[in-house]
Amino acid sequence: MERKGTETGLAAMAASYEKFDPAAYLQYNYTPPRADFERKDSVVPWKLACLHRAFNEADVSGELLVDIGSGPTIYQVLSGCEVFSKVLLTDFLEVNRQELRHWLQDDGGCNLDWTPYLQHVCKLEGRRPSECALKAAKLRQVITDILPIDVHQSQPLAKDALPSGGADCLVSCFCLESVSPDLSAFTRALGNIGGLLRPGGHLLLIGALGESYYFGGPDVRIPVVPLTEAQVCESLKEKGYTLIRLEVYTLPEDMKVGVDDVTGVFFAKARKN
Ligand SMILES: C[S@@+](CC[C@H](N)C(=O)[O-])C[C@H]1O[C@@H](n2cnc3c(N)ncnc32)[C@H](O)[C@@H]1O
Ligand SMILES: O=[N+]([O-])c1ccc2c(c1)CN[C@@H](CO)C2
Repeated sequence: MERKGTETGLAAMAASYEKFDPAAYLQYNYTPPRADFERKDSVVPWKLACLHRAFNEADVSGELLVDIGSGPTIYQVLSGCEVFSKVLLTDFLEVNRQELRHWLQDDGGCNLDWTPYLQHVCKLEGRRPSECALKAAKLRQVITDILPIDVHQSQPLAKDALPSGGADCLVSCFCLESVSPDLSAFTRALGNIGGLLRPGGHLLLIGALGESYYFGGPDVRIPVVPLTEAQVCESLKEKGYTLIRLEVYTLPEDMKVGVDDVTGVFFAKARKN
């Protein structure tokens, strides 16, 4: 019965993504107020600062960075592209892989202008904002592929997608809790992606706290498993990670814009045992 329930839950979750709308999703979450680079308390600059700090710590190193559940966004690898020579983007939906290809090919088909993000991360790196074209070129140079992924499979990627040793680092933002029907599925998915990472490699995980749904489009209400900090820590430990740092951002009222019921965002830096 347990297996049947799980399969039903995963099928229902996949169905809720059928009408996911990248343009709407980007509009909801990656424009002001959530992405306001003039505001110290805006959530996107907080996320970029967490990622910048972690990717520039000496213990985070190697050749291959894999982004799990990229969606239609590239912000999550803007710091990582200066540290890793190969970056793999992944998503479950072709519409999101297509959005990423538009950016990669610079074909004018993107639904968001990422320039402010490039400029902000250049500033974090002590570079002139005008060097954002250089950073864009760097990211386009290191992205080796944009692949399908399903974190609910014990092998989330195609068999030969990664070198035998696995990735040196994983980054994943707002994916696992947004695609899992319940906490056990979230924890299993955490274990599944762990299989893509070499022992000693790092997982940089950003996610929603206390969120039970979000809109992935005007009428696309997607269920989310509401997580607490304690559950995130427990799941990481259960799946063979050592937590190095957990940071939490609590949403100010004006960041609650009606597209979800998220109360906080966590950033976890963890190492695979
Ligand atoms: C909330 S979005 C996160 C997007 C992006 N990483 C960000 O930071 O905004 C969740 C993503 O998970 C993807 N997804 C849905 N089901 C999935 C699955 N079974 N395995 C991996 N990714 C999945 C969706 O296509 C979507 O792009
Ligand atoms: O505040 N943010 O920057 C932000 C960005 C993306 C997402 C959220 C919040 C909350 N909902 C998740 C999907 O479960 C997606």
